[in-house]
Amino acid sequence: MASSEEDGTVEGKENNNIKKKKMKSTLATAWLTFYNIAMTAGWLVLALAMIRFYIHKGTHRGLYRSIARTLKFFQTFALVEVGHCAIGLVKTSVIVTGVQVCSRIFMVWFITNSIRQIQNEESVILFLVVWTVTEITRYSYYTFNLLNLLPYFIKWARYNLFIVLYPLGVVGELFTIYAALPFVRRSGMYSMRLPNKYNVSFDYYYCLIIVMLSYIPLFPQLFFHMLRQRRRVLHGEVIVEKDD
Ligand SMILES: CCCCCCCCCCCCC[C@@H](O)CC(=O)SCCNC(=O)CCNC(=O)[C@H](O)C(C)(C)COP(=O)(O)OP(=O)(O)OC[C@H]1O[C@@H](n2cnc3c(N)ncnc32)[C@H](O)[C@@H]1OP(=O)(O)O
Repeated sequence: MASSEEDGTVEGKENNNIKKKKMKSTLATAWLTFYNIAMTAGWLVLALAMIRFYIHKGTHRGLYRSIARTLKFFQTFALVEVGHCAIGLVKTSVIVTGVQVCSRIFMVWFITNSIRQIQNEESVILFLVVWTVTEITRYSYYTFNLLNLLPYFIKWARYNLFIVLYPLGVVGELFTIYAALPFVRRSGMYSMRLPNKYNVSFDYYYCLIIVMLSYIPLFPQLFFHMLRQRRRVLHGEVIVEKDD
């Protein structure tokens, strides 16, 4: 005798849909758990490498070079998170995540990695340390949360440390871009002057000034987003967020 699933009745179709949804959600949880564990491990490796470097060398000079590859890999891999939001795998705004991830990738590839002369600036170490503490906390929060094993201190750290770490990270990033300006102006890197065959002019120096200025409207949005998340998660407030 055919079961209700096979015979194409309404009840059968509903059962099939429920099974498919469960399968999708199991796959999504498995992927996210794997992704978060890999990212926690990556940032832990970075933290250990920085501590080891400092203990052995007793200086921050050369530290960026020593961790550059690992940093570039894990920070660039975070682009996957924008995809997670876009396909609805996590309940987060694509815009908020996009700005956060893209600004970091920009800092790594187009500032710190491209301009050797600034790699030993204290501000680079500042944002590296801040990012590392943030990401170890954030990814371990997501991992333990998915496994329903979340210790309170990780939840507390995820939704409190950012109050200090976010402004510190921004200070580190802005000072680094500021330190890069004279080298960019002198070298004319990533710039196009007229006349050229494309008839296009682009000045990376002014582009960096615009990027610095864009922190003024963008950073408060990210910070207040996190404050709202904090109220929701730690104090159970119901927050209605606008759609993207
Ligand atoms: C191209 C040139 C660009 C130039 C732009 C220049 C302007 C830039 C200005 C921006 C300044 C940025 C400065 C910044 O880089 C400095 C620093 O980062 S300093 C270090 C401190 N930083 C932080 O603390 C970061 C805090 N911010 C965030 O975490 C982010 O806003 C964001 C990554 C987007 C996270 O926000 P989100 O809304 O996702 O918060 P939640 O963590 O509460 O998550 C919401 C729900 O989604 C679930 N979720 C999300 N991701 C995952 C995942 N990977 N796995 C599993 N689950 C996930 C999460 O659990 C929540 O669900 P639930 O509520 O059910 O638990």
